[in-house]
Amino acid sequence: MSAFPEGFCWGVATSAYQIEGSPLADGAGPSIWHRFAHTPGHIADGETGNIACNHYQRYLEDIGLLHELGVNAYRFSIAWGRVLPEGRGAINRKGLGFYQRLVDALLERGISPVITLYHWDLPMALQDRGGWINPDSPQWFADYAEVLFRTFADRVTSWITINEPWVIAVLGHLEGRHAPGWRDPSAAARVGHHLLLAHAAAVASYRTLGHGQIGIALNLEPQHPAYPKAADLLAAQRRDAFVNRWFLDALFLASYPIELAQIFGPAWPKFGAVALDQIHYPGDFIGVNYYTRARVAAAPEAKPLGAICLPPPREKSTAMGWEIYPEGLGEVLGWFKERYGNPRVLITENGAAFADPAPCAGLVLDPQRIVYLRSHLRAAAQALAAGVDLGGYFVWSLMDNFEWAEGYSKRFGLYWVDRQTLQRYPKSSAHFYRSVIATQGAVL
Ligand SMILES: N#[N+]C[C@@H]1[C@@H](O)[C@H](O)[C@@H](O)[C@@H]2O[C@H]12
Repeated sequence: MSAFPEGFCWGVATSAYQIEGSPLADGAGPSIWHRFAHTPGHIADGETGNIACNHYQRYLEDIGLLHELGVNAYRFSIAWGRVLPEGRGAINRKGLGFYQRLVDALLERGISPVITLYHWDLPMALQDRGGWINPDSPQWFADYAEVLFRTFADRVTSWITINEPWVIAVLGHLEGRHAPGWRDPSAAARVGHHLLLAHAAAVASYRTLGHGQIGIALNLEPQHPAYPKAADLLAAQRRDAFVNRWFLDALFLASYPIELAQIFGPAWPKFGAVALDQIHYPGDFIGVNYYTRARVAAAPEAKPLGAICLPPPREKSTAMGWEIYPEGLGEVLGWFKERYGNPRVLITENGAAFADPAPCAGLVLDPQRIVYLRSHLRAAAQALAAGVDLGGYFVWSLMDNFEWAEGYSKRFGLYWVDRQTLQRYPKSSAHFYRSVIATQGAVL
């Protein structure tokens, strides 16, 4: 029996800087990740996105892989700096032309493009104007989005404004582990707010220019007390406000959790009613990027949250050190039905990195990833049966790619990429996912 309805959206996801390579080709302007990756010490294996998977040249081959999988949708991002090298102003027609060819080739194969407008690669020219802390940044983003809405109005009907605003604000501006590498609580709080304003401005623009669906993609992660102790429960609740409700409550409830003012202290701006009303813009769907859960223990010395996350047992961990916890996907999906009015939800990323072996006879055996995907797909099917308005599922990722600060050391793909030749090899999980799509989940 099929676990998913006819018309369910089956896809895979990628992002520009992680797969394209050629970051400066054809007049493209450099991004903050180009600068960050070229700064020694930022990337685990010292690598950059200069080559990545060379998707910029090999995109037709990669569309062939999508066709082989049988997906009906493909989520990818557009590099802002290819389209607007200075981030604003003059359009780079060659850069835009790459994406027009990509979209047309997808449509020819019957694959619906799902375009992410921003997946972390801000043009350096805008960072040199302060980047996302600049109060003009929402308008910069809306103007960039308008160029794409007008270019693709007749062909693309699914858009994601911003990928994981929490990661941009926290890893990029509080912890400094991602570009632009800042460690400034006040900046992180303002960046989070400007990203929400940017999302709202793009949604408003799309309402006048487009006739499809637009949403945002959030990284969501259940926060569970490590032990049945009041202190751990309180620590988990604080971390839930910080990781999950910061953006969920802003988008759906027009309010920030009160814990954020306690966590950020004087660095947390005094947002007024108007500012909060301006971010109350969930869009037409919510994208959920789900990977794992956190087991939280109280740690008063661990400022500012007073909490730490305990590592999972090795036998339940992925290569990223994240716990394999499919129940958490069902929990996250349930939040939307229980708390936020049951909006349309897309699982815009779900997947895992494992220490995949090299190809043998053209195939990579990755049984762990099959177990991971099967268990999470089952959780998604159960949520759907329980009444969650789930419209689609995207595996992260199509192929092994540049895993940000981890470089190429972590492999998330359904296709294995030889780092010397860039040859793509199917993993057994690709064949598994193909069978799931072909049977609408009956094989699960
Ligand atoms: N780490 N990890 C894998 C994956 C990353 O490669 C994506 O770019 C992000 O959207 C999200 O963090 C998830």
